[in-house]
Amino acid sequence: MHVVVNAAMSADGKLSSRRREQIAISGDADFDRVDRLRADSDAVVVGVGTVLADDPHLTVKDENLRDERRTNGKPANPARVVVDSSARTPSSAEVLDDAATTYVCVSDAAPVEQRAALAEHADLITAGEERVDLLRAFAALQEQGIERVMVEGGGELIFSLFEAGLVDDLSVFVGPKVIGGRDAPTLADGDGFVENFPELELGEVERLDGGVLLTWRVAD
Ligand SMILES: NC(=O)C1=CN([C@@H]2O[C@H](COP(=O)(O)OP(=O)(O)OC[C@H]3O[C@@H](n4cnc5c(N)ncnc54)[C@H](OP(=O)(O)O)[C@@H]3O)[C@@H](O)[C@H]2O)C=CC1
Ligand SMILES: Nc1nc(O)c(N)c(N[C@@H]2O[C@H](COP(=O)(O)O)[C@@H](O)[C@H]2O)n1
Repeated sequence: MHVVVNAAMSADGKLSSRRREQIAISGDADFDRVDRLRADSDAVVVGVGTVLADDPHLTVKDENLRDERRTNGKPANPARVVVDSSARTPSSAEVLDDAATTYVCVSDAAPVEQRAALAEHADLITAGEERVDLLRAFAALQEQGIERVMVEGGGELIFSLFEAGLVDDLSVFVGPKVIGGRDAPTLADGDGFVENFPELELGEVERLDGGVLLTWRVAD
């Protein structure tokens, strides 16, 4: 399995404001690049915090890219995956519509009624006691044939994926905005590292949309 984390952050490192509302940090060129990355993936993964904040659809927007996938014998859209220990994803969430297969990864602690409601719209993967065990959840996704994974956030999930050693590549668009706020989400939140910091090797550096696209490889 190959896991790429993609995110857009402001010049001061924020994914969103302290209100946790979706903010367009990317411009058209970066959104097009993200669409291509989605189209090249078997699954797009987010944490439930992003579902609750943004209600994303996580589909491929460009019809030509969807056609290309179909021509290659794939479904029009990659699978969508929500990491959601307590099964808090609302039944009305956009990611639960029929545009793509959706997996919701829950823990043993998720209430039975909420699991049952979600199971009407998504395939459930149970991994972990209180919190989703990401290593087990990703292994279960791989058993479903998912090899190329794109993670779109947010900061809590991204930190945990680095902590679990699951990230291979990181692409970050740094946009021409300052958002600020000590409580605004950043690229990697969680508890943060105090030692054994994941080390990155810089790949491409590209000017885009008045900002810069940085691609990194996680060092072995
Ligand atoms: N600019 C950008 O590129 C992007 C910005 N965003 C922004 O980020 C914000 C949302 O990010 P954030 O609040 O960090 O939410 P996340 O999307 O990272 O979801 C975090 C939640 O995932 C659940 N979870 C389950 N298992 C794990 C695990 N093992 N490790 C970590 N989390 C786990 C937790 O909830 P539980 O315990 O209930 O399961 C946790 O609270 C929004 O403001 C959104 O707009 C989001 C994506 C991209
Ligand atoms: N690449 C990127 N740039 C930004 O500026 C963003 N705000 C985001 N947000 C992510 O995109 C998701 C929305 O997806 P849909 O358009 O609904 O398919 C959102 O939930 C974030 O993960 N990304």
